[in-house]
Amino acid sequence: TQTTRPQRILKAVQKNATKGDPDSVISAIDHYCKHSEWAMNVGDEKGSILDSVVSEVNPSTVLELGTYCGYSAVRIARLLSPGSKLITVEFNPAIAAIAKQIIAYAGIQDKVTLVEGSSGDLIPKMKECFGITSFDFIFLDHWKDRYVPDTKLLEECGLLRKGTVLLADNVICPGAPEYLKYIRNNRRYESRYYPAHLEYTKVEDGLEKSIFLG
Ligand SMILES: O=C(NCc1cccc(CNc2ccc3[nH]ncc3c2)c1)c1cc(-c2ccc(F)cc2)cc(O)c1O
Ligand SMILES: [Mg+2]
Repeated sequence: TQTTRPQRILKAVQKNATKGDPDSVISAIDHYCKHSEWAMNVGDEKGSILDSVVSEVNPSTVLELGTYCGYSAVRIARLLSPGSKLITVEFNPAIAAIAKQIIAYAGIQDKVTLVEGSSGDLIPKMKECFGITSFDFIFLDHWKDRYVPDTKLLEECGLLRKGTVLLADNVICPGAPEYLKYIRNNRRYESRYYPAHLEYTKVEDGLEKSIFLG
């Protein structure tokens, strides 16, 4: 019977990475997606920009919307200080099951809580379910038409504080034009664009970093 792409990515990790070594998991996924089959991980070029923003913010509480295979969850969690937490939201149960295994293989499962469901349902429950008062860092990488409604929802739920950093993937490809319009024309945010390329390709893409000003 046919395997899925996430299952094939997990197999590549189990074959080529070292258990408990997050950097080897990241390299194994990037190698597989460069040489065997493309997949929608943030990738190594945009991933390095993600690393630099996470290191600069050094967040205690992180929200990721869109786990996929867990590649960016591993990238983020490996940089977090002890006691810091990443909550990552995945809608698709089959993908979540794979991501859980990849996160565990990397050995950073103690820093990561993977929650199955949709952002719209889960964001209003963050405070009561996880005792979160606000997020220090948010990585948006789920359905691109959810970036605006979910940013508004995060504001309404009081989950942003002065200085919260939002980083959005794919603002050029596949694109999130409404998000760019919303966030760049909103005086409650200070935004900056980081040009890069769509993972594993030469196609133009980039990340939009926005600081909530309160
Ligand atoms: O679309 C994308 N990613 C989002 C996505 C997509 C599918 C399924 C899910 C299921 N996960 C999910 C859904 C809804 C959710 N709500 N809350 C959590 C949550 C989680 C998520 C994407 C596409 C491309 C791309 C494709 C093709 C191409 F030619 C160029 C570029 C590149 C990327 O880097 C991308 O990130
Ligand atoms: Mg993406």
